[in-house]
Amino acid sequence: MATLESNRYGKFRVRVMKVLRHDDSHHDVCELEADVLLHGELAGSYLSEDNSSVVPTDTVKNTVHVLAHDHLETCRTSFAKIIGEHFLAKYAHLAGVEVELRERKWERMSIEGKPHPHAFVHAGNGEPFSRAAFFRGKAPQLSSGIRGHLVMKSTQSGFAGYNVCELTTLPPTTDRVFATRLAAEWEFINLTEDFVAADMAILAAAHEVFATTYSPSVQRTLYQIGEVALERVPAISRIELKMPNVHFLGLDLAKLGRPGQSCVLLPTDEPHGEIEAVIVR
Ligand SMILES: O=c1[nH]c(=O)c2[nH]c(=O)[nH]c2[nH]1
Repeated sequence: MATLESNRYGKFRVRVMKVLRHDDSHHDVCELEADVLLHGELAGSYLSEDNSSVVPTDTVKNTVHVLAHDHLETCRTSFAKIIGEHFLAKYAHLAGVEVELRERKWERMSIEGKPHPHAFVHAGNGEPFSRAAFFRGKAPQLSSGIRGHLVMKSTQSGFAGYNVCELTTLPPTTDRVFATRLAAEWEFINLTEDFVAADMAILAAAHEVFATTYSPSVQRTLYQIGEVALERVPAISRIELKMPNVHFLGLDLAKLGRPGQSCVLLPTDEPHGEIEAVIVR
């Protein structure tokens, strides 16, 4: 016999662009893509023909558009919180809502050294996102982060002293290229924080640790980034970091008359090392 173990539903990839017109030519913009999932006493729609509790996913999409019109400014995380609070307040039969907002980040163009009032360039290094989970009777969860943020340094990284067995071929090194496609998510304990400032401080901390600290392993650098982020931003309680080791392989050009060379490397996509950890206070 089949049993409905769990269920949720909603609308994914709801896109919206808000132009905040301070005057005719001075604007701010915020472009988002939203996933919204609803939880509650919705088994009827799966187990029978009873759709009476189902808020149509089309209504979910319209809600995102209307809330964007009424409330969206430039802070993605505040908007995730607004969406979460709205669904619980409006629909008493819903038990919870999960929201993910992904941002296409537009930065002002710099023209003759001055920020342009209404021309923007895509800040394309990674996809910033925010997530909210609001469930009745539980503390709200609010987080933000970034995926696919590509950083690289050409020295001040090594890897040595690891476990060696008959299958080990990796030579130890104290000088290698270190590149990673950083994915990070940090959870706010203070839900009235200046989320944008917190995001900037955490990314700046990650860059600073990465650039200025010798890395004996991706693992160590990952932990140090988490440690400094928690130290600098009291409003977060937890940070999850994923740092794939995007390898640049040494190339043997001896047969081409360049023995022992170390400046031309082979960029690779796969396979890659995958280093992940969660760091809490
Ligand atoms: O920083 C590293 N951590 C590892 O776990 C590892 N494994 C590996 O082959 N190279 C590296 N580098």
